Amino acid sequence: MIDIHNLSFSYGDVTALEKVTLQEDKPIITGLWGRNGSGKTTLMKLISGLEKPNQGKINVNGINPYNNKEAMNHVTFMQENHPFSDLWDVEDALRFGAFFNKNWDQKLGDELIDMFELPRKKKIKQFSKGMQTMIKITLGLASKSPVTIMDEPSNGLDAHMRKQFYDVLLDSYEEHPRLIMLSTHHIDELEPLCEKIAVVDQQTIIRYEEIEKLKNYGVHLSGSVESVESLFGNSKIIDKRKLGKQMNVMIDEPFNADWERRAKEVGVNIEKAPLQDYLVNLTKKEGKKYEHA
Ligand SMILES: Nc1ncnc2c1ncn2[C@@H]1O[C@H](COP(=O)(O)OP(=O)(O)OP(=O)(O)O)[C@@H](O)[C@H]1O
Repeated sequence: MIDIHNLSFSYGDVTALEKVTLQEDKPIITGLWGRNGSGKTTLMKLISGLEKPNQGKINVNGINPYNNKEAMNHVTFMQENHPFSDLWDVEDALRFGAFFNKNWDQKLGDELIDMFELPRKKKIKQFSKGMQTMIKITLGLASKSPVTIMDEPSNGLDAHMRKQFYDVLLDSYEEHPRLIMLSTHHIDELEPLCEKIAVVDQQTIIRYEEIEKLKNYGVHLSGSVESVESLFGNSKIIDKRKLGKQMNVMIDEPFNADWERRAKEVGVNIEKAPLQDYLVNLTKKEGKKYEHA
């Protein structure tokens, strides 16, 4: 479904992506997590054919998406600042969706507009942030594109609407399995939906793994400097803070019974780090990893 190999892209002399490789050949709901400026939006634009790679290969359902009309039948990208016409209301957006997507599901589009209680005759540019997100979710899901990409799809949604979004996305996926890629800065917001996550850092994908596996990473140790230091050996430390004789560290290792036993033996507190904290520390710039030491 998506086959990206050694992909690089620059805006003039700004390198946005470098040597990105990503393969996914089955229907899946997958997340794209990265900090500001890491390259998520650029990658989504390249997958949907809005930009041309400088180097490397990109195929979506076997076709090169750049400047390729056929790609519209395979990929839909709902951007964070989606370029809706200033003149459009909901009805216009639905008509546009129906015109450009051969798998378009009008019934689903209408149901979602009703469920989100979006006013059909109001200009989209006058919508609140949450309402703009809802119309993008509607267009993205009703497109039923084999590859559907949504940039920050929980942006501006309140807790109730976010729950509605989870439910409709999962129902729609179950009924019509496809590759759905969702980007976010806050993994907690999309974790219930995603089977895998691609972690984007410093212009490339540094991990692409099952979320259940990634969730197991991040060992947080706290205790006296001496006892904490006796534990971590050669493990990669991704966060380190010292306060007098106390030390807290986060280690890039899977949390397991062996770590628990060893920590207990030397009287060190041990916890599994929350996934968001782990990812933030994992992707800190090198020089800033130990800034609290
Ligand atoms: N039109 C542009 N012209 C020049 N540089 C750009 C342009 N768009 C993005 N960039 C740069 O490319 C890099 C990647 O940006 P991108 O928007 O892909 O990141 P992102 O992960 O989506 O960020 P955010 O989470 O803040 O939206 C950044 O250094 C950014 O400044």
